[in-house]
Amino acid sequence: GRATDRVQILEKIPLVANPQAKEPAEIASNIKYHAHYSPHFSPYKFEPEQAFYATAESVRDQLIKQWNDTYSHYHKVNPKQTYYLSMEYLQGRALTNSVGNLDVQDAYANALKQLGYALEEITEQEKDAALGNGGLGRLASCFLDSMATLSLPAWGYGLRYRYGLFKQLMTKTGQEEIAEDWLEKFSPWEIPRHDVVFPIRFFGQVEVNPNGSRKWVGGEVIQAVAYDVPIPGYKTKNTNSLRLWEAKARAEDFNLFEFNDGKYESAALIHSRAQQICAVLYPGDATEDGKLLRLKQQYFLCSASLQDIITRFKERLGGKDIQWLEFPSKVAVQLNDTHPTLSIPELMRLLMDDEGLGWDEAWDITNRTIAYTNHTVLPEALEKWSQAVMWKLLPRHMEIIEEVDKRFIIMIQSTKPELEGKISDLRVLDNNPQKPVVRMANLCVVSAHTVNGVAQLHSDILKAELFSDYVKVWPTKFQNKTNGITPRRWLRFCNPELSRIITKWLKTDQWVNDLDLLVNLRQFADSSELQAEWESAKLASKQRLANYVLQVTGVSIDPKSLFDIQIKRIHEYKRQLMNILGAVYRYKKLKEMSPEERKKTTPRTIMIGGKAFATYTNAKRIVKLVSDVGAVVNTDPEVNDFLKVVFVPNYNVSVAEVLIPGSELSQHISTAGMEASGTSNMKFALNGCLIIGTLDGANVEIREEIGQDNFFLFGATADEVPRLRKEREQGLFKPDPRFEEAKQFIKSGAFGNYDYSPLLDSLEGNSGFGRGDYFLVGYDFPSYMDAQARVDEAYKDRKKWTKMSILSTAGSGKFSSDRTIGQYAKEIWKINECRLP
Ligand SMILES: NC(=O)[C@H]1O[C@H](CO)[C@@H](O)[C@H](O)[C@H]1O
Repeated sequence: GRATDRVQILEKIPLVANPQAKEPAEIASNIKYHAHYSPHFSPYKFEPEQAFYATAESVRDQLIKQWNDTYSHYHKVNPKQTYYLSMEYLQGRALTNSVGNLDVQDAYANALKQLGYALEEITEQEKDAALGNGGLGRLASCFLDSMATLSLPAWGYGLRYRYGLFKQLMTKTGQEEIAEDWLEKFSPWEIPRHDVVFPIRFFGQVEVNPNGSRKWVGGEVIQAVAYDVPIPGYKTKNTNSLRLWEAKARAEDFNLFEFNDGKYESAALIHSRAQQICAVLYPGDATEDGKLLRLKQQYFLCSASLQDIITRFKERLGGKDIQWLEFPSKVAVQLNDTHPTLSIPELMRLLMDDEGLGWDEAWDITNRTIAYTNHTVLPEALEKWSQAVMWKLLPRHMEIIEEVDKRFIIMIQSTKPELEGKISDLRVLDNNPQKPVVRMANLCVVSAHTVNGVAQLHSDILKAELFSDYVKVWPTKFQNKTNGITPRRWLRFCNPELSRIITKWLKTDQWVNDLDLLVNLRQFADSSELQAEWESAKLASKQRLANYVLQVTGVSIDPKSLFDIQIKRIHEYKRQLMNILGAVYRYKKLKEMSPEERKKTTPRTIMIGGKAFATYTNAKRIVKLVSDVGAVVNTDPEVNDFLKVVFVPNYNVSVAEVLIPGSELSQHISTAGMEASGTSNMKFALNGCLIIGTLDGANVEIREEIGQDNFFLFGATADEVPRLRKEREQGLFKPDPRFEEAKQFIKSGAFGNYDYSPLLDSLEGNSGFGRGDYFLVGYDFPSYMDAQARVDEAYKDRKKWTKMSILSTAGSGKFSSDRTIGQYAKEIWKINECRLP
């Protein structure tokens, strides 16, 4: 049937290998070439999956040339280069992004048409590369896209996890986690570099050589092998690399004797231990995970990456004598949060123990090379590793960390005696007898030349609170770098309809890599012609979203209703609970209305999506509550024309690319001072979706840029929160009756017999663990509901709403990750573009 037709279609296509094909016919041939000569499936099979792999391989051909040219260009020019170390990269799918950045999208669409396929049908075959948890991981991926697009000599280093973030399955009992094997078949984008292999040691002991130098010996040694993923830039030939490390045991470590003795497990023990290292991404978002394997993963990333950086630094010297003091003028290392902090003692170890430098030289080089980005002020997310575990796994590094701590204390006592009393908080080691730990954030602040926050409010809070005493020691060390998102994936490629309109009215598509140009849309915000086009694009995206929701949940939603969306990791500080309590109150009021009254309301579809950390009970209860409320509301004939509540399962990058273009209102309602930045807020604003939110993270700057009239603001501000918590403890808090009514309605069993009192009790009482409404849901609920009422009113005036939507996009220029990376390059890394001729 169709399958044979496809093969017959394929038969007619000439079989010609042409890696640099640009014309559709040539491309079709090249795809056929890969279907034949890069076989991964049975012969004469060309189903969507086979077509995807063949297409991806033909695109990879196009990338490889630019990739190799870029590699040799950087080698030849030998510019200062940046190395971004991150435990997470949330890349999503690569095919659409690659053909888009190579500017061959239309050619590939035509070529596939000749092969009997639509490009969309093929791109959907690709699995998300979900090697990250949320904002921090996706930011790293947006940064890679901007570093390439700005033709900056920059590399990403990460781990090649076998299992990325779990798949979220929604069942009667709520969220279930399913392992997601993204490499089950293979990734067409990665290339193993069997000549880039480094030994990584664990455990063992430190030996002192006769000349007093120290050497780390013994323990177990695992090999780190590089797998490179191409990172194409937009409208540039530069194609950078994301180098992911895989772990494998040395062949000679396989114990043949034991094997022949039948002791198979122990014979292969070292191999299974090696496999464990990169097996799974730790699924905790904004929480630390103190497991030994996590620490092994972190060290594996740091050691492999630094050994590789030093090896290539030497290579680029072309045999000339090594001037180590020049290392920082050729190498900039950025730590994405504290997860790669071990880079600091590892660089010290490599410079002293392997290269023979003294402490002061090594320290000077390390300090001038490494910079650190902080992504959260949440206490439970600040990593502290047990000193005992560190001594066992990394004895040489613990020695170096002790020395850093000692020298820091001496420096404070000699240069900042007024801070003597603060040393126990500022020092790197916390030697409390219960559980002595290493404070990773302190080690980063003490060792790095620059520390930055990820939004202005967050950076101000770092300087005024978390790191305030360090500011007294190093007043110029602290910077702000407000986050950004790549406009390629998050507008140009995921919302082609809106992109076409923007290009038409701006008379250029330069905005795709010069996003500040969007401001020129402002002059047309009142134009009914633009508004009509804008609304039709939004409606088309809403229809696509509605089709997707029907497909994955079975719930049909009405594109004529207001599409209200909150998608992000489930966490109490992000207050999805306030959103669902608001929905419950809205439902209850609709039930109490007469049919006439209901008709006057603004129909709304509330969609919530996000994964909860498997052991985070309250987060899983929130997920269940949303789906239980939806199950009742959506099947209630009295109200389901006016309200629908949907939990969108398995939220990831590809789902976001469908949801964001079709959204009209998005919620970023965290307790002020707790969301460092947020980045989905930027993606929504860029796609003309209005925001209801608190003055938290990047919301503050988005509101400044798009205009406060186009932002539905509510809630306590960050500086009010400590006082409000205190007043709560003193029992001064008076709950809003709507808040009480919503809670009671849930407790009444209106949404099934699951016992939600443990979750709702977290909102009760004046204080105590898991109680006392620490995230101020009760305090902010009334202003939140008032803001939602303003939304309902505003949505009735479509002309006004569409104008606000256009002004939201027009004011989003600042939030391009090109602006962010441009600032990192200039103000932290001191690197320049190195564009291919
Ligand atoms: N864990 C995160 O996602 C963190 O990093 C992101 C990227 O800087 C921030 O936007 C987010 O507010 C923060 O919680």
